[in-house]
Amino acid sequence: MLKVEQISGGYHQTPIVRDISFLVNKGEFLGILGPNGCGKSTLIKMISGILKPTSGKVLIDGIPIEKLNPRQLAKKMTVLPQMQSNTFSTTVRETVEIGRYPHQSGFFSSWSEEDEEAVIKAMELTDVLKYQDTNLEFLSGGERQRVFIAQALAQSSELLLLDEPTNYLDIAHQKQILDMIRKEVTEHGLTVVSVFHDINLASLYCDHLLLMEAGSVKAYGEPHEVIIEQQIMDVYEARISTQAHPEQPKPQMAILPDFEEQRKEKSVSLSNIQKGEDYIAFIAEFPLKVLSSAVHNAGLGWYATFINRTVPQEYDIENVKTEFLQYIIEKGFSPTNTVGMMTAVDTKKAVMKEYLAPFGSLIVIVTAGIGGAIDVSHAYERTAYQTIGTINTWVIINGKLSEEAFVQGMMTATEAKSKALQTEKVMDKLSNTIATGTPTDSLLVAATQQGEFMQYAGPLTEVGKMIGKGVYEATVEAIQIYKREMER
Ligand SMILES: Nc1ncnc2c1ncn2[C@@H]1O[C@H](COP(=O)(O)OP(=O)(O)OP(=O)(O)O)[C@@H](O)[C@H]1O
Repeated sequence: MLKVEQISGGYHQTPIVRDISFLVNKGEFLGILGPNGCGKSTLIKMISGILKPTSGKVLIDGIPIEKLNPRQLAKKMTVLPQMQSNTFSTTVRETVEIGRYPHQSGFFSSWSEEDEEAVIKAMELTDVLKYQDTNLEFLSGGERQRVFIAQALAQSSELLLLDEPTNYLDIAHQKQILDMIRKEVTEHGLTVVSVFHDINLASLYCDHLLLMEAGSVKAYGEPHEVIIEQQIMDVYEARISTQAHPEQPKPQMAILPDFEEQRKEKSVSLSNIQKGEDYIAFIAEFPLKVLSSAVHNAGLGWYATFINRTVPQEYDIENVKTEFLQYIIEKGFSPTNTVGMMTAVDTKKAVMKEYLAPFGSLIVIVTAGIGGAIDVSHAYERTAYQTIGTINTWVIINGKLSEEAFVQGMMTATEAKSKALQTEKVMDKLSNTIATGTPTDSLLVAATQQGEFMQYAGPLTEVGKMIGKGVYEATVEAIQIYKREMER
């Protein structure tokens, strides 16, 4: 559809764009990224014919653009420039209608039903139909931007060239406009080339990305091939980190600010533990980075409070998450700053241990109920589990963990827990083999993210050794407490 062959050029004698080549197939969405002033808009101007390249070619469906007259070119390609120079003396509808000019034939007006439909549809898709009789000067920046997008859509060409289409738009309208463009690409074969400043949006919506640096191509490929931490940091000269998008296989990035928060408290200890009537809580002055399988706020996040709540044996509530949220609010904790677990065991009997290590220190807190203990290798033989009982484990580290260290910390803690069940000869009553855990065990690994950086947390790392020892000892003790309680 669009072929750019070794184009170079700039303004007057100053070269800006250097030897750029790429191909965009019909029905494909290409995003152009790069720092301010690297030549993105200049490239768009050269593709659209506004600026003549000093060398190289731009071909649309195999035809060099200079061979097409302005009307032919406008039918093939629509350009939405970065800045709209407009006196704003026209209405929204009149502005959108301008998009249909390339379709008008002859000297006399030939406004057709097709023109009318295209204008209405474009206004509907961009959510500006309601302003159709309003003068542009009375619209906000974002509303105006949507009117210009509507004008570009009304032109109904096969190729859209957009320069920062989401400029001025709030997140709902960014999503609406890009969802709509993506739909046109996927369902109607529209071809789009768009400049983006927002790397995350470009990653989410584009098939391919072209990353520019000082007028040249630094990288080209699918989003995961372009949005690579080191590459983005080098090109933009900014610290970033990449991570998975929660729903789409498209990398997302977060800016890493270059300031360290001044925290009142530098480390945590057992003095951060508080016991309530029916819960045990760890309450820090600052949020810790947490990975957990809790009931409330599971997953990876930053939280300052962890609670382990005792619920009655017969606790059987349909909407556990809503009930737990209510409980957190009632107890005066912040629902967005708290991780919550539950157990039928009396949390006042939690085993709490603190270990000093070369990297800092580590706290382990365990409650164990083993009535429903099972051997995971025999779990497939069961259709239901009968007795309740849960082992809840917290590992809280004064140190800085990488993401892989968090995962390894979870593994190390789980292995240590299973070993404790083995030592205590906790049995799976159905298979009559040693149990490895209970079906509802919960685990939390938290780190202050201050102090020593730890890349790994496997069993032979300093932190792994302490997790292994701490979780094992605390779980053994918690199981013994449980057994004594049962014997009473
Ligand atoms: N009309 C012009 N005449 C002369 N130089 C220009 C003109 N327009 C842009 N430039 C220069 O060309 C270089 C590239 O500008 P361009 O607008 O293509 O960058 P960009 O990557 O789109 O930047 P931004 O992200 O800031 O929009 C800049 O150094 C700019 O000063």
